[in-house]
Amino acid sequence: MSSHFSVALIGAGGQLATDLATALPADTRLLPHRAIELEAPASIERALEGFTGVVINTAGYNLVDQAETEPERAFAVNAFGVRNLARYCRSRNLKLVHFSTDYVLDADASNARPLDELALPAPSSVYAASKLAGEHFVRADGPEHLIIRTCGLFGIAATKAKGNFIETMLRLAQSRPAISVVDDQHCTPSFTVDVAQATVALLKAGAQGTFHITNAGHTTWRRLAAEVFRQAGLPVEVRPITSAEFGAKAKRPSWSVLDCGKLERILGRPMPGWQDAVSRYLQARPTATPVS
Ligand SMILES: NC(=O)C1=CN([C@@H]2O[C@H](COP(=O)(O)OP(=O)(O)OC[C@H]3O[C@@H](n4cnc5c(N)ncnc54)[C@H](OP(=O)(O)O)[C@@H]3O)[C@@H](O)[C@H]2O)C=CC1
Ligand SMILES: Cc1cn([C@H]2C[C@H](O)[C@@H](COP(=O)(O)OP(=O)(O)O[C@H]3O[C@@H](C)C(=O)[C@@H](O)[C@H]3O)O2)c(=O)[nH]c1=O
Repeated sequence: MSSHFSVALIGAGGQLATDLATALPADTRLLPHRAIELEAPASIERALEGFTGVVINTAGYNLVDQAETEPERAFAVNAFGVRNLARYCRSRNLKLVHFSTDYVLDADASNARPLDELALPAPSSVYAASKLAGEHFVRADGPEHLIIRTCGLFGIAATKAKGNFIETMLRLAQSRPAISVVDDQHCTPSFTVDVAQATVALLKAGAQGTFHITNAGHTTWRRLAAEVFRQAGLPVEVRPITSAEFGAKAKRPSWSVLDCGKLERILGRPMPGWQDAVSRYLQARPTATPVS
């Protein structure tokens, strides 16, 4: 692909899309939820009328616990909404870039290695199953595509809206001397700036198929929280607990560390480490009261 390409960005204003918009060409067509509804094929047609280029979909139903009690909503957006978009893209010969999640994978943490794009999916929640169905529809409905699995996103846009895990920890730290956090889920929390830049690099390289994009290394949510407080200089105790003790509605993977080797061979460099990403995030975030 040449260095200039036209992009339509679905989910604009969201956490990841905000940093993608910065990394993409200035004439990118920004499509927030009010401008496009994935559940409605007519809305997709209206929003993309006359567009030629690459369609990037960051829109999704991301409420992991809530999805357990409203599976129809999760599948309506993450599976059938994505299918509507994939079909439209195929009919207009538009390349589709679609974001999925580490939660479609899972492995035994005691004997685990990073999971590559060929690892067998093992969704353990409604959210994960709905995202996996979305992946399958993109593949089955067959536009030229990139499916990008990422993990544990933290981006500055979240400081103004729904929040993310880091913002949640910083908010809890304002009122508690100690926080209990699960220590038996291993993954790689990732900075949206780094994910956005790697995505644009894949597009420029003309990559197709499924790719993993996360920061480098891996950790648990407990160790992430402890690192955030260490870097922020906050004297908060982070107590390790098990997922069973936390008692969330949805089951999360115990090991969903993604192998990004396929990406890194195209980039020609390793992804930045997750601790370095946390440091850049903390420096970039406004000092206003954390949300969510
Ligand atoms: N957040 C994370 O930790 C991770 C996210 N992902 C995936 O990455 C992608 C981006 O995540 P993130 O940026 O955090 O998500 P956000 O929730 O910040 O952004 C998603 C955007 O999509 C919009 N949207 C939701 N439903 C629809 C719909 N039916 N039609 C059109 N637009 C819609 C939302 O608008 P509104 O809010 O107005 O409804 C929101 O602006 C998602 O696909 C997610 O599944 C993968 C791994 C980790
Ligand atoms: C707030 C809190 C959470 N936790 C646990 C719950 C959960 O297992 C883990 C992470 O919490 P979250 O609610 O941020 O995680 P969750 O919403 O499951 O995060 C996921 O979002 C979706 C969209 C994805 O695709 C995933 O990659 C992942 O990032 O931390 C604690 O142990 N203690 C706490 O005080």
